[in-house]
Amino acid sequence: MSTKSELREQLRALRRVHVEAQPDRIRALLFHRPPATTLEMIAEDAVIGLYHASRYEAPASAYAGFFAERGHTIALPHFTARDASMTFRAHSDPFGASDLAPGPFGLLQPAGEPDELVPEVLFVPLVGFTEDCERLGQGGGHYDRWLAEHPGRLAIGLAWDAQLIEPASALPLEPHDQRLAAVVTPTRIYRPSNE
Ligand SMILES: Nc1nc2c(c(=O)[nH]1)N(C=O)[C@@H](CNc1ccc(C(=O)N[C@@H](CCC(=O)O)C(=O)O)cc1)CN2
Ligand SMILES: Nc1ncnc2c1ncn2[C@@H]1O[C@H](COP(=O)(O)OP(=O)(O)OP(=O)(O)O)[C@@H](O)[C@H]1O
Repeated sequence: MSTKSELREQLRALRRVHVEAQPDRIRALLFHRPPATTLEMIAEDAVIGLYHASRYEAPASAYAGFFAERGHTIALPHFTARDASMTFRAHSDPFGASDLAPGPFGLLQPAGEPDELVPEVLFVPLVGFTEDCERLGQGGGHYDRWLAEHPGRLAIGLAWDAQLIEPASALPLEPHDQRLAAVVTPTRIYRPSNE
């Protein structure tokens, strides 16, 4: 069995090829709005945690506009320092990105230190996932720790189909790993089998 870091390397390479093979105009149509089955899981007044996708991650920016138009408050991950824990802060320009600036990891995040928010629902980026909604992230443990400290929150993964780990047993699980409530890809919605 590969270690988590070997799997990350393989999956990042697969994801890059998968994304680069898509024409831009097709990619722009994907992740356009959340599927109805995920919307049914979300309360009308829920604060929604999203992320600012890097080049090969499933894009989440159309969801920011979609939820903002429905009246939801949008929050993004924020770090005050590399060794600080991840918090969520208000994304005040969900139709653009004029409120974002690079954080300590070089990722764009809400500039300054706007209000901290605790989202009820998180859409999360990932490097790999299994059909049972187990998640392999970037290796920082940021989402696992945040979810452990905020039990009862709904975490839904966004992924390209090429990020599916098969068989599921190829992903070594650790006790701290938090399973997702669903994973949305351009072709499928995965839900954990025992729910
Ligand atoms: N777009 C996006 N935003 C996100 C995440 C993400 O996966 N994607 N995160 C998800 O948690 C959080 C940030 N997590 C991070 C995890 C790792 C590293 C990082 O510097 N990784 C190093 C190597 C890590 C290692 O040694 O394994 C690197 O990539 O070079 C940075 C941020 C919050 N925001
Ligand atoms: N609840 C927790 N409490 C303390 N440490 C944790 C917790 N969850 C994860 N960690 C630590 O974080 C590190 C990375 O975990 P893991 O490889 O599962 O990250 P990941 O889910 O891939 O990353 P990310 O969520 O940042 O994308 C591990 O060393 C792990 O011990």
